[in-house]
Amino acid sequence: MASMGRFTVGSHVWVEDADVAWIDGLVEEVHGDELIINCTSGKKVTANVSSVYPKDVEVKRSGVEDMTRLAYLHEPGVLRNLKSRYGMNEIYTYTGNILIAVNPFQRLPHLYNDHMMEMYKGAEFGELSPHPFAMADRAYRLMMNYGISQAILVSGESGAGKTESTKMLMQYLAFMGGKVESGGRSVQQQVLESNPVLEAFGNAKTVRNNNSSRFGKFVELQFDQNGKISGAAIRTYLLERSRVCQISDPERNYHCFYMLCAAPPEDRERYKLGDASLFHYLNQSNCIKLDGMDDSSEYIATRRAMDIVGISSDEQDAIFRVVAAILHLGNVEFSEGSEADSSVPKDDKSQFHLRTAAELFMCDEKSLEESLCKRVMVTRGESIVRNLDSRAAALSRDALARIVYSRLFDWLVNKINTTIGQDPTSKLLIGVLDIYGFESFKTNSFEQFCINLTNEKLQQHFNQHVFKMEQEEYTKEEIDWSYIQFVDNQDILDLIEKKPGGIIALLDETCMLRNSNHEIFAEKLYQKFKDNPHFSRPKFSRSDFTIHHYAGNVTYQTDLFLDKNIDYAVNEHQDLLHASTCPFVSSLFPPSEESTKSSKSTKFTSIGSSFKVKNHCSFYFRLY
Ligand SMILES: Nc1ncnc2c1ncn2[C@@H]1O[C@H](COP(=O)(O)OP(=O)(O)OP(=O)(O)O)[C@@H](O)[C@H]1O
Repeated sequence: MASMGRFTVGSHVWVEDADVAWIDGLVEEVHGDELIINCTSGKKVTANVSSVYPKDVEVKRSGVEDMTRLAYLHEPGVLRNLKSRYGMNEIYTYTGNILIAVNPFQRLPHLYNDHMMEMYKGAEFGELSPHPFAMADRAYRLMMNYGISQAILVSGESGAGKTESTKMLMQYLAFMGGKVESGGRSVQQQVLESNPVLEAFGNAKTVRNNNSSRFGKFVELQFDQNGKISGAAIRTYLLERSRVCQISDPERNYHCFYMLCAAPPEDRERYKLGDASLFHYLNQSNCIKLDGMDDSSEYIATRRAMDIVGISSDEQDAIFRVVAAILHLGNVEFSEGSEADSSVPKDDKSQFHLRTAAELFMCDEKSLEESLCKRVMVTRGESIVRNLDSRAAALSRDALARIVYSRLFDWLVNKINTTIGQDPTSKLLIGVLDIYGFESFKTNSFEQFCINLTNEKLQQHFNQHVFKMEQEEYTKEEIDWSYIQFVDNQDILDLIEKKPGGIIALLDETCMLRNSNHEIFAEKLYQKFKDNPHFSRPKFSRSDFTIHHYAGNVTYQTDLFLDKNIDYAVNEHQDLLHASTCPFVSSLFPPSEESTKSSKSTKFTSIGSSFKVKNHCSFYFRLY
């Protein structure tokens, strides 16, 4: 964004700095577009006007509670204001009706107690210090006073504090809309208790966050005419299933695996488990234990939360059996079999884990082995059994682990929704969307691609609802609004999701081709988008591609795009687990439409195509 206004000698300015982002100073000399600036840090710098911004010298050192009151709403002004407030332990700041939270990385219980909720109840927005309770209160009042459903979007990068903020919003809405139940559990209690269950199965330690949600979540609270919570629905998006089989140091797999390995001895015996470090799906990373997290007591707490959300003890037993079976499955290694390109479990140890996995899944051991080491091909009505070599068998094992885990997670979400119950008559809703922020790592795969697509969509929504609406308002009031600039990202969305011809469409097309691979996919992209300004091919790369997102450039590695996009269980896995004598396991793999038509072809479903955010959000919450 270019700087505004003309600078003269003596102007107070902010200038970009490689070490501390922005430093302030005084313009000493002006030579056309070049400015010589004497910085308060003592540095003297020469800068082009394009990297220099005017500084508001009248702003208080303590900053302002609402940044729309700043003379300049530019990056250095915003950062300076947030920094000043953070220094005074003020972690929340408004920008109009957006709340910005800066992660305090320490517990601040006094900010979120009952007394605070009482204070914010019905208080005029802006009357009290910025706070998530004020956001929730506003949503609640708007819903009650105007009869209009509301949504709150919680967005930010990983570790910024989205989940914590979502919990506070829910806490306040439960406080306002909670019903006193004479017996049983109230809807609000069940909604709040669903968090520990979802966190046990959907959260993991990542580089940035020890308790990172590896799924997006939309919680819809339904209210009756009196403003009391009458039902709730939880929808989740794209659980990161690759984590089940593959983790890198210093990350961890999903918490539930470690909890189960730290369960009381009788449970560990029941599920034939030992120390977490014995399992391949866990010991690929050196991080087994987490500072400040006691997996044994988390196991007990998760069991208790499962009771509250109505998961019976039989169901809990089956759930943990499946979790244990996945761990044993991961320890099955393969070596070459006697026939060409065939495979068999490598040794007695692998055979033991295969047998144990079959026992826990309650399926036939031989069938499990065959489902990992063989494929049935159907050509012109004839079935041909093909062997898989040891590498392909290991891939098949991982695919089975991933699909079982993701079905298990979906089952939990459905169960929670069924127990909490929906109110189909409700016309008053508040939705809270807690969704991963923009991600750009050293290696970016399909998950980052989907996450960044979501953020492009949210950004577009933000553009439309905040900038465009605000500018219409200014135009109406004949205020000069030309200084608000924003990037319209429709072209980037078209590049990704246009049908036909967008990246997702090309990915689906490639997945459906026989003998296709990621290089074929990448080649299609290079051909199709060679002139697209938002797309580029990194130098010397055979299969990577870069998208010029609104938030910056991200280079994606396509290696696993095809595998990760495919969202179906191969027939061998489907048939095996559907035949399990455990009704729970069998119910995770209901007969598909295709198999009931007795066809052996698998219906193609893709994650990329189904990954859409459809929610309308009325105001925003942004975290740093
Ligand atoms: N308001 C807060 N008060 C105290 N601690 C906080 C607060 N917000 C965040 N934290 C701390 O930061 C950690 C990360 O926050 P959180 O899990 O909410 O991030 P997130 O944005 O949801 O991340 P991800 O996208 O990885 O799930 C929390 O576990 C907590 O320790």
